[in-house]
Amino acid sequence: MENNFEIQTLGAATIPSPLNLAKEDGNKFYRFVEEDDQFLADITLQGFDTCIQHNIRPACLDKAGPREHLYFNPKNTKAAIVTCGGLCPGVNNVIRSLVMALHYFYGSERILGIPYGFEGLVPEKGHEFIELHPDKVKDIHQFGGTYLGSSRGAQNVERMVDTLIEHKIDMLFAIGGDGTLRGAEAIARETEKRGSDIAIIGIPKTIDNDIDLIDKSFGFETAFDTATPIIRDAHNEAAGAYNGVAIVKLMGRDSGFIAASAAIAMPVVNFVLIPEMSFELGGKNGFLAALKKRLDLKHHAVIVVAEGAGQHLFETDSVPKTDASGNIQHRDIGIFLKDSIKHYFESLSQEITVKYIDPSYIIRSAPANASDSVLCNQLAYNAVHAAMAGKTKCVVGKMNNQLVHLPISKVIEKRKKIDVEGDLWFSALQSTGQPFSLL
Ligand SMILES: Nc1ncnc2c1ncn2[C@@H]1O[C@H](COP(=O)(O)OP(=O)(O)O)[C@@H](O)[C@H]1O
Ligand SMILES: O=P(O)(O)OC[C@H]1O[C@](O)(COP(=O)(O)O)[C@@H](O)[C@@H]1O
Ligand SMILES: [Mg+2]
Repeated sequence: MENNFEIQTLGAATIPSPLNLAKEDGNKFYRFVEEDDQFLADITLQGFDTCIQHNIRPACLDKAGPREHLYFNPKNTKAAIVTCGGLCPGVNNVIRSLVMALHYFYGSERILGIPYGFEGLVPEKGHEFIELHPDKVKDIHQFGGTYLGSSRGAQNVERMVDTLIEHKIDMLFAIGGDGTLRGAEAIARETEKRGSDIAIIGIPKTIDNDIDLIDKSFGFETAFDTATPIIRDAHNEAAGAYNGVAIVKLMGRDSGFIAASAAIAMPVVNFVLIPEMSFELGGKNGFLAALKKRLDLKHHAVIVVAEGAGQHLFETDSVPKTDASGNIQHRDIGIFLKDSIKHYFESLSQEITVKYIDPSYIIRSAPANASDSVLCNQLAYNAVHAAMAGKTKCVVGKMNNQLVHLPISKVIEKRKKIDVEGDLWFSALQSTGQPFSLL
């Protein structure tokens, strides 16, 4: 992997920061972050041993944090905030903390909320900007969803940049997943082309935790947290019937982090099926034979399945169905599994009871838990520090447990997936006791 993680800046940072911080260590209060405060990071997220084993060089990353000198004169700046893609716990915490940091740390008065995702930057869509102020957002962290509204679907990049320029926006904070970050990168390229100095900063959001390089995306933890009592109750349903089977389908389009983590957190799960596996249903090493073995032994079973699992079991569509943003819409593995289990045991004349539970959007529309709320605050504050210093085309994220800047281009190179040879998946296998042969 090409290993240049240098962050682009709009120009020289010469304006003194209004923040009253220490200029050197040892003053018993926080010191400004300097440009050479760098951090050597393991980009595999699996330990330096893995880097050495696979000959992957660590990356040298900029620490996030307040800079002593800024590119923008904070009092005169105009900031905009946009939230795109699917809902995710913590979006409102990020909006709130961005507004608080802009207003209280830097004295910026002009903050615009872009309504309904990138759509809100296209005037023809007819959405009105929302003026943001601490009084307006002070309570929004208590609610799930997004205060600004969101959307999927491609928008014209030139038109969006026209709007940013027309409204004299100096910095755009884009809260979203891989799609949003691709959009933000496209906007940044267009502003560059026009010689327009707009800082474009991404704040990675997705319950799927599939954004590469960062330790975790905010909202992921709340999502699997919300799923765990559902699994607990599914277990009661399964155990309440002789040969009872409960299936819980959880979100996770292309990565199984939610399913695997929830299954480990609520260790009553006997099988967890994720997109990273290519298991078979039939045959002696297949899922159905393993389920029969479990039922014959214990007379109940709990299965957690990620929505993107088992797609190889369906006939491939010549033209795959996609959503408005171009994301592939998966076939319903939950219902397919339920029907396949029923047919299989019918064919064996073995009576079973199947309970199917799909909590669907419930796990992503909840407000953020305490741990995600901490992360949201840290990301938002550091996003504001980065923008004020003139950083652009970057995201703020936690990597190897440090707050850093990463080029957007790096985090969108590929999706993060569960390493089936790694610790997380091994924990899931140990916790469920499902056969290792079910790959
Ligand atoms: N390459 C791209 N260029 C411009 N906009 C994009 C690009 N990819 C995705 N987008 C836009 O980003 C927004 C959010 O993307 P989506 O995939 O729905 O959610 P997420 O950001 O959560 O992954 C959508 O409006 C989508 O059209
Ligand atoms: O039905 P919707 O709103 O399009 O979203 C469904 C998808 O959204 C997700 O929550 C991921 O959304 P993002 O790509 O926006 O992060 C997936 O888990 C799920 O597949
Ligand atoms: Mg996405």
